[in-house]
Amino acid sequence: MSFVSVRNVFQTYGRRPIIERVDLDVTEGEFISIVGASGCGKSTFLRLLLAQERPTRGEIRIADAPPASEPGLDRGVVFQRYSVFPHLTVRENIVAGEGFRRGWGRFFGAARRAALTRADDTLARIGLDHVAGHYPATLSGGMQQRLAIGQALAARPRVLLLDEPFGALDPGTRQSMHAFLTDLRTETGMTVFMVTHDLEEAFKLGDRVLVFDKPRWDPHDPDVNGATITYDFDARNGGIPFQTLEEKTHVLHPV
Ligand SMILES: Nc1ncnc2c1ncn2[C@@H]1O[C@H](COP(=O)(O)OP(=O)(O)OP(=O)(O)O)[C@@H](O)[C@H]1O
Repeated sequence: MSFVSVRNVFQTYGRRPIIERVDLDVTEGEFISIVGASGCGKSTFLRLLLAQERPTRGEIRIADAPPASEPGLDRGVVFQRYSVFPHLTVRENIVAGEGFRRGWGRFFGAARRAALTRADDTLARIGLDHVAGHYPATLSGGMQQRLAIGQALAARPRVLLLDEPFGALDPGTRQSMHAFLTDLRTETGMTVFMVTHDLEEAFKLGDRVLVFDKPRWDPHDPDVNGATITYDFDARNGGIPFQTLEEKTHVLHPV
């Protein structure tokens, strides 16, 4: 049985279909990259997995149950814009991430000390232990995004949802974030959904690359149809065999 199951999901805003007939089965621990044209509904699909919205039609199940309506219980989320709290220190941001799991409960006494120790472990894991007492504004973009990922992981979610998490970072920082995310994923065994506009990143990090697109296109009314998953590529092994195919007169040959 699949860990994440999406059955015939439609999402319509007003009379405008955004996504339609989406079917998907994901095994626990898979890394799913999602690509597609701007505005085709990739973030909408993540919001449905996050249960921020209910689908107009169809069903989504995670671990054989409807996704809980608050993040942090089984899903953590990271957006392109740094979603950390500017008025909290780096360490307090991690503790706040854990607070999701406890229904925003406050930590006092021994529970607070234990939470701080766990936060320090997380900070060591994401390489931010040396700036634990700093405020996010004093960190570089890559460090802030690592903090956002650390905060999402503090609640120990089984699913991590990433919406263009590295879109605002320079190429060098992006490369080191790829290595960071790959290590974290190996360490935690979590299931990841990542929306990206970077195809190379999608194939490098993903086990599968899903393409969202409109299967039907009406030139007189481009908004009349929604998008669905038109391709589901096996991207294990860095996209091989796709990268070992050579095009000769429009016919692909293995090399
Ligand atoms: N709450 C909403 N109400 C009405 N329309 C919405 C709502 N949320 C999104 N849309 C519309 O749905 C379409 C899909 O948006 P979405 O953000 O999911 O696309 P996307 O593929 O993630 O785009 P991008 O790659 O540019 O981030 C857009 O045209 C957007 O304007």
